[in-house]
Amino acid sequence: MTAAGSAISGPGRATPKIVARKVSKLYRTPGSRKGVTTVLDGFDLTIHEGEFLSLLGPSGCGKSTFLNILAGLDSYNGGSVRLDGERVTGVNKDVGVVFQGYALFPWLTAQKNVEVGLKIRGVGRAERRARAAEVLKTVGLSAAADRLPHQLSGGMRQRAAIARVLAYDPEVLVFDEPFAALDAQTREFLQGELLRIWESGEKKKKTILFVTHSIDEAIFLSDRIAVMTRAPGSVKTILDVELDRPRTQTLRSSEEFAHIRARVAGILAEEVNVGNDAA
Ligand SMILES: Nc1ncnc2c1ncn2[C@@H]1O[C@H](COP(=O)(O)OP(=O)(O)OP(=O)(O)O)[C@@H](O)[C@H]1O
Repeated sequence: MTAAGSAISGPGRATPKIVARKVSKLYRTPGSRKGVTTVLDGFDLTIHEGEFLSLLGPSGCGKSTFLNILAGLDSYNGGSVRLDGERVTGVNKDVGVVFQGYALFPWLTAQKNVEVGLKIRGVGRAERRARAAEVLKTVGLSAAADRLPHQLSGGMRQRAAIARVLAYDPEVLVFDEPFAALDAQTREFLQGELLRIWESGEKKKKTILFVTHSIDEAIFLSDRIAVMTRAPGSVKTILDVELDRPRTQTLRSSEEFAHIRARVAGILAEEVNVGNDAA
């Protein structure tokens, strides 16, 4: 276990990519006693280049809030969030976001849905087509490229959403519970697929922040897991997931996996129980 935000050793994990320090976020809540609600307070986190880090925490602790801040979709009130040393002040083309609701345009085919993101970024037509076909192949959707979203299964739609983000090749990918709406089998399959895609990165591996409620999902995917306190959220503990890669589905039933699961569940339960005591 390492202290929140501290540097860690290991190949490819030593260069800080994302550095959040003492981040605070408040929302105005006119009906409440103080008129504001503090969602994040003293949030510290370092994510290293090429690392896969998951953020776990009690409901409402501010996981999505931090993800949105990092993606430049939300502001913050104190502290700093830096990407490659630059303060995050708005939407950044180096950060690609995948949400739970696939956010595909229903009237466009899978291919066109991928192309549209490239078009917005000024990529020419021929290159758009080629790039979209390539990423659809990466996510295993070549055969469904001409289908509309309603003709795709939930898992296929989420693959298309991932392809759309991969197409413009951001250095950082952030995922907000992307598989939460899927059945357990599809979810586990797509977790494996995500790792396959990440590990087969064309150039260098992308840096990933993955928000999830699922302890098993976090363990299966991550290099490290940051567990947050209850709101106002900060990083309570960071655990190294010392499981060999490439990870296989059989790993889920291993003793090592169960051991990590028990540790994470214990840390999370402390936060949830404190919340109950205070209620
Ligand atoms: N625009 C807003 N105005 C006021 N409060 C907000 C706003 N957006 C989020 N919040 C509050 O901020 C807190 C943190 O929300 P956030 O979605 O970041 O939590 P989370 O940890 O991702 O939750 P969950 O695990 O349930 O998805 C919640 O209490 C939420 O109600």
